[in-house]
Amino acid sequence: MTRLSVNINKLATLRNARGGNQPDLIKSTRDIEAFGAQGITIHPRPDERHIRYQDARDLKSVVTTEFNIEGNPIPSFCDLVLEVKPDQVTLVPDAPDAITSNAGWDTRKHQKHLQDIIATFKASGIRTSIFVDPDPEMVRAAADTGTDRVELYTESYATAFPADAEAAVLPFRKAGEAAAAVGLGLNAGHDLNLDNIAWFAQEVPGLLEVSIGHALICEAIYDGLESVIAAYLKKLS
Ligand SMILES: CC(=O)[C@@H](O)[C@H](O)COP(=O)(O)O
Ligand SMILES: NCC(=O)COP(=O)(O)O
Repeated sequence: MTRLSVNINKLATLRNARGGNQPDLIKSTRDIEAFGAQGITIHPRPDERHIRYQDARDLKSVVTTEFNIEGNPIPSFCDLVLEVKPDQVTLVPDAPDAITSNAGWDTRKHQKHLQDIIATFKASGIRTSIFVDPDPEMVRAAADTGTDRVELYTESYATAFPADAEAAVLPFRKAGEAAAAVGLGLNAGHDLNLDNIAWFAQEVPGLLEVSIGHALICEAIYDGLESVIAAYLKKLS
């Protein structure tokens, strides 16, 4: 079974639009978990345009499933993660001005940097994951950093899926096999949605967790959070 972690960045974007507290992230998180999601993901960015660092602190005592914090491990992010101590930290090499995450790590080039950061997080009892493209070489080099897991960056899958589902998933199946061969746990995320998730979960071996935000919140505008989360859980079972 693949676990569903709901990324609530987009709820924070909506809240920030008016400066008040609607939607209330604490209530939304409790509801999302009550509707069956098995994790909550946040991706605080330095400009705090959606999730703020204070949200991470506030959510720590609210999340009862798995709390996953994603981001570029700049010093302020590392300090936040070490303070909040989520269940999992996912390292993403996104530039401060990126609209959204747009690439995985070069785990060879940044090997020493990643090794140091991962050792620090693991010493604090936090599970680590590294965001990578579906490239077996990058997956194998990720294992040398000491990370527990990798998260496959699925934007290319989501883009290619409508035209050719088999070709779209093939690099991810190979990357998943590479992860299994070096003993890494496997997560995936970015642009996954209700149309493409079942095929991905079926075809990629050993998929432990998907984090889904943008599409899930958009789908919930039409069908409601409870119904959309139930639909994802059915496709992932
Ligand atoms: C790592 C990843 O793919 C997601 O965290 C994605 O970047 C969501 O971030 P935004 O909500 O800022 O697009
Ligand atoms: N790690 C991916 C994530 O949290 C959600 O990405 P998206 O579904 O908002 O593209």
